Amino acid sequence: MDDNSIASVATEAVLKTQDVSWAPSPGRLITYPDFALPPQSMTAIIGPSGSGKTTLLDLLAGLRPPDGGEVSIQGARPKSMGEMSIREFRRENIGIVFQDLRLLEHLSVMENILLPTLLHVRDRVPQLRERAKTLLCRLELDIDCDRPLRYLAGGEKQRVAIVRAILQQPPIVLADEPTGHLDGPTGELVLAELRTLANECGSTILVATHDTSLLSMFDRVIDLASGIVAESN
Ligand SMILES: Nc1ncnc2c1ncn2[C@@H]1O[C@H](COP(=O)(O)OP(=O)(O)OP(=O)(O)O)[C@@H](O)[C@H]1O
Repeated sequence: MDDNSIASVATEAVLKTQDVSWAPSPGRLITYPDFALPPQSMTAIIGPSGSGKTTLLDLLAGLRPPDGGEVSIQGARPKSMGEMSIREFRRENIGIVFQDLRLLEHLSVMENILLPTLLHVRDRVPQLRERAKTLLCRLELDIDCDRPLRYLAGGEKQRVAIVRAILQQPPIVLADEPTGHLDGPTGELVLAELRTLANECGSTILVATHDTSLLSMFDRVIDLASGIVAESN
């Protein structure tokens, strides 16, 4: 693989993959199409269950290493970074919405949203608290923020996880089925909020989804079944 080829495109592409593959088990290899995602864009990853959507997000976030090929994220290569550097890079650059949400049931809604920031940007907590309330309102989540998370419905928890991921306006958002528990109009609301983040902050948004009814809201679709990366007109 030509190392310079990744470095040159990485200046324009925030997320880039080349010849990436991952082996879930001996004798099985998932190979990913190459792509380069610019800032201020929204991309969907689609494909049947088990095709590797979650794995791709993990590879991009440096949560697991690829078995082949190269991932580049803002010009950095998770493969060549130590665990501490990857963690710090992730904290500063990537908002993640996990498929299983990874919220803490015994904490309140606001504590869940603020938890990742409490250790690192304590002085900004009052502003972030206000932004969290604004985002919850924009996602039509009219709830008591001091309520323990365990009392919320699945779709409400999902929106809490989304607010947590975009709270600090990260340059990159990786979202795994962020509309999976939501009805159609609420799903559209979530994607519209991600679009606002892309437009206002130049963020690069990548969303794994099964929901083909929402694909018109994306600039680009990566189909893992066909390997086709299709740009919208
Ligand atoms: N940690 C792991 N170890 C081994 N195999 C794994 C691991 N994680 C996932 N797999 C396997 O890798 C393949 C891809 O899984 P992945 O979760 O990325 O698919 P997906 O497209 O996100 O599926 P879904 O739409 O159901 O969430 C699956 O066959 C899965 O069983």
